[in-house]
Amino acid sequence: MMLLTTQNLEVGYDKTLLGPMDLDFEPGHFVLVEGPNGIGKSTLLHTFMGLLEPIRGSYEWSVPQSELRFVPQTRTLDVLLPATVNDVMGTGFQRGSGWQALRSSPNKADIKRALEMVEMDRFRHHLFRELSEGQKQLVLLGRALLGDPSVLILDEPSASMDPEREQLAVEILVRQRNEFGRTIFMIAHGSQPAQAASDCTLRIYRDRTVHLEKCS
Ligand SMILES: Nc1ncnc2c1ncn2[C@@H]1O[C@H](COP(=O)(O)OP(=O)(O)OP(=O)(O)O)[C@@H](O)[C@H]1O
Repeated sequence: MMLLTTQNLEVGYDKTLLGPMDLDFEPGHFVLVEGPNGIGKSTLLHTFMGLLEPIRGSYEWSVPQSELRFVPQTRTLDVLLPATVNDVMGTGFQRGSGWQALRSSPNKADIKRALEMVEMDRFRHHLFRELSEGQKQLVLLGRALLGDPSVLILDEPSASMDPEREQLAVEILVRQRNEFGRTIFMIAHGSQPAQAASDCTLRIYRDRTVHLEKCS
């Protein structure tokens, strides 16, 4: 059974940015999303998350929406509050924003386990705002792991990472795929580790067509 299928899906804001597309995604794959800046990669993933209505056509997940997790870019967060890493983890996972947000109330043991998975456990009493952007990104990934999701959708996590941390982030994601069968959608631009680790590439071309390539 397919994890996600799209039928004549067109995505955008007031007019179509991408599509129509007919795509089938299998469960348990690491899907790299690549394409030029501003073409609509985030728009497509926001649509898959249910944060944006399709312009036309439709898509269907074979898992409940509650099993999807979105990992935003750290630069989209406003974290001036003196929150520690533990505090940020304690806000639980977020499926959306505003009234659409779905929050969990994770317990201490779950938070510790999630932070260990992203190798950020030793920073749990540090102030979130004082971490490097790459470390913040790992914490947000850890938060997304709470509640045993089946799908992780990451909006260009490697943008703020040095090559070493990027390699670590990809290794963590590969572990999540291999050990728990989680499906990963990751926007990354020219990331060698992500290219090497991925099973498929969802490639968006300048002519706004979308192709699923190299699916093993
Ligand atoms: N909320 C919004 N309302 C209207 N237009 C938007 C909105 N958010 C983004 N856009 C526009 O939609 C287009 C696609 O943006 P999107 O962020 O999806 O591209 P992207 O491929 O993810 O870009 P990048 O690689 O630069 O992150 C851009 O022209 C952007 O300005």
